[in-house]
Amino acid sequence: MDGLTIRTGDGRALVSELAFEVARGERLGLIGESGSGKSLTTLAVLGLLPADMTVTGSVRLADTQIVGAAEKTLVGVRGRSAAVVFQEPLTALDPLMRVGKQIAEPLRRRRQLTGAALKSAVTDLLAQVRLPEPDRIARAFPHEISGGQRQRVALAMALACDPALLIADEPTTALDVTVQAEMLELIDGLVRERGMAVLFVSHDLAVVSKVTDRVLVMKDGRAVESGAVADVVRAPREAYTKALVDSARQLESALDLGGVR
Ligand SMILES: Nc1ncnc2c1ncn2[C@@H]1O[C@H](COP(=O)(O)OP(=O)(O)OP(=O)(O)O)[C@@H](O)[C@H]1O
Repeated sequence: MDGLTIRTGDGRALVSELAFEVARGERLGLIGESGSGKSLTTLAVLGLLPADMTVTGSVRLADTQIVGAAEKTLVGVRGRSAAVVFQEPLTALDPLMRVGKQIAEPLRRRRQLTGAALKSAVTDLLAQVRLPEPDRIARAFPHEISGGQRQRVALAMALACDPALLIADEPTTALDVTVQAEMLELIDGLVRERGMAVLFVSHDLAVVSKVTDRVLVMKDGRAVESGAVADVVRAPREAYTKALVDSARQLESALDLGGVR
């Protein structure tokens, strides 16, 4: 990404001159408070911004320029070059379709699987995201499984076409603390195994530090600081980052003292 600027229809800049790179197998955390422009940035990577926004600059995904690309090009890239898991799994799932069928859809369309091969690929994906009884889950409707299980299903769908880049936009925020930890561990293991690049979005530095190598701090649509997670946590340069680090520490110690974890 280089010089990414996103404006509203009336010209107000929501994201300004953002630049970063995520190499194959690398994991970058995008962190900042609510409204800092994290979600718009991830939507820009997939060419999913609302039509009334104007986008300038460059977003290259593998060899494809996303800014200004035709819908046909974008459809070819989504799922394969990059796939996304959103905060709320229900946004990715059709409430009226059985889970197995939803996972089968990208496998059928993109990998041309049918019949027994398709069925076993679905079961295999459900097992990879460590869902117990994958056959039962495949037959269930989204409302018949728990929130944590739904997020695993959304992750299975994102992994279906073996994307080069996994974008995770606050994937654990809606989950309770124990389920959150399991989900982070799962994402961490799966992306390592597959050598996938990750863009992990969160307002929570403690969460980001568990799954990423580098972090980019955003404020008011701009990058204010970036570097190795350990360096940024140990010695934040900007006052804004320092405040994020302090609040993450306070939360950690409050949890430890309370014996919650
Ligand atoms: N469709 C839209 N029209 C106008 N402004 C928008 C639109 N979507 C987002 N914004 C504004 O753009 C800014 C960045 O929003 P964005 O959703 O990217 O923030 P964020 O960092 O992801 O926040 P959160 O953590 O709350 O999701 C915010 O000020 C938001 O109000």
